[in-house]
Amino acid sequence: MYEVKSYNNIAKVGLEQLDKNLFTVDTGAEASAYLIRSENLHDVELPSHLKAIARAGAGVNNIPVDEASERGIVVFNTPGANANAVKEAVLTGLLVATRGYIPASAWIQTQAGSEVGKTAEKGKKNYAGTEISGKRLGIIGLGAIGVMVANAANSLGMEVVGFDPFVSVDTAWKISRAIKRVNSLEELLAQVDFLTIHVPFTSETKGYISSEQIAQMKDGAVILNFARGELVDNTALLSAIDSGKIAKYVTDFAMEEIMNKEQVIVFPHLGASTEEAEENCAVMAAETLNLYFKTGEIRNSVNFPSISVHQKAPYRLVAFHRNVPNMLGQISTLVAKHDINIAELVNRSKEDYAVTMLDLEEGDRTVVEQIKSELEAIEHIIRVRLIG
Ligand SMILES: NC(=O)C1=CN([C@@H]2O[C@H](COP(=O)(O)OP(=O)(O)OC[C@H]3O[C@@H](n4cnc5c(N)ncnc54)[C@H](O)[C@@H]3O)[C@@H](O)[C@H]2O)C=CC1
Ligand SMILES: O=C(O)CCC(=O)C(=O)O
Repeated sequence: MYEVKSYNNIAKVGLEQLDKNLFTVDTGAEASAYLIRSENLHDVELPSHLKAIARAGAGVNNIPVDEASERGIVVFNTPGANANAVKEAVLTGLLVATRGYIPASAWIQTQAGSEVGKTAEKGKKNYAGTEISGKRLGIIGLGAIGVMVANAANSLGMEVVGFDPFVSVDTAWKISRAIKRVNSLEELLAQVDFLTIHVPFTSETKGYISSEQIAQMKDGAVILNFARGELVDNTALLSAIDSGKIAKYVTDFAMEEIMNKEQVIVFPHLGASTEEAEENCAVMAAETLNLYFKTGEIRNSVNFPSISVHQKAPYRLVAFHRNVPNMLGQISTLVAKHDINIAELVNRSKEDYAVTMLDLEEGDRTVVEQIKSELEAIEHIIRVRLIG
């Protein structure tokens, strides 16, 4: 049995989805897998037993992915499973940026009493807003969330312009033809009334929106950030707000320096906090763990390649290794030395890492265990799992 340790209120339906013949959950035993949401794993020691981290969500910036790769720990996420929830959160952001509902609601609650109806009618002029219909929205990052925001905003009457130099074929198919795509950030920034960012937070995207980008925007533009706080340079943002260059900033990420500013609307990372998204993410994450621990197959991993092969022999070895020349040659030569036939051999790579899966026509487990330990001794092999 493998122990799964869960963090951050994983939806019950997801925990129940974990295969009871494979897993125990939160018993306190040494964990083979973590099932997490936003838990920060950067400052904790990952146990030697750990084979997988499943992120019930999209962003993996809370996980030391490079360390995990070097230790053969597969990191999974749940692409698209919470995208609709975030899309709806962004629409909320657009609407609260343009209409006075948040301050108006706070104000009217202070006016309780028999005259409140009259007071409301008299005071509402202070909370009049503008409409989003007919305005132009720029979207950076046309992935699962960006595409949904694009199509929804377009259907609400907005003109939508998108920028994503790495857009996937899969998501490109989902973009409405009404969405204009541009090839440079500069082109997008110069023409939009609202800007929303939907890219992962990495060392390359830190401070993506900084003074240089803000300077290219229209005066009085609104920025929305439901991706990660660190994507926007807060010092540049605050000075643009003080000068009136940026009219409003709506963000899902509370950070000390942006709090208590009239032009900044902060939500406590609520984008994916819907019953539906929490359940979708938890179930998808549990299913990837079931598949991986039962068969060695990999789906939705951010650090190792997808690999899916029906098992063709009693024992399967899954070797995680660096993506360098001659690994396949060394692996198959080693198996051949034991005079064992390979029923299936599949090799897949993703950037610096690769996985080789071997189904062995050998019924004696001790022989397979011997091959496993010999494989582990080959340079550049990081981890080998035996399934069967
Ligand atoms: N507020 C919340 O609760 C949530 C926030 N998020 C955040 O939103 C981010 C995006 O989520 P998804 O759309 O599901 O991910 P995704 O992986 O489907 O889409 C990301 C898109 O960004 C694009 N991209 C990457 N680097 C870029 C760059 N330098 N310039 C322009 N585009 C670039 C990629 O090509 C991809 O199309 C996540 O990484 C996460 O940080 C995700 C879910 C919930
Ligand atoms: O689990 C959550 O509430 C946060 C989701 C999120 O930020 C993500 O999926 O990247």
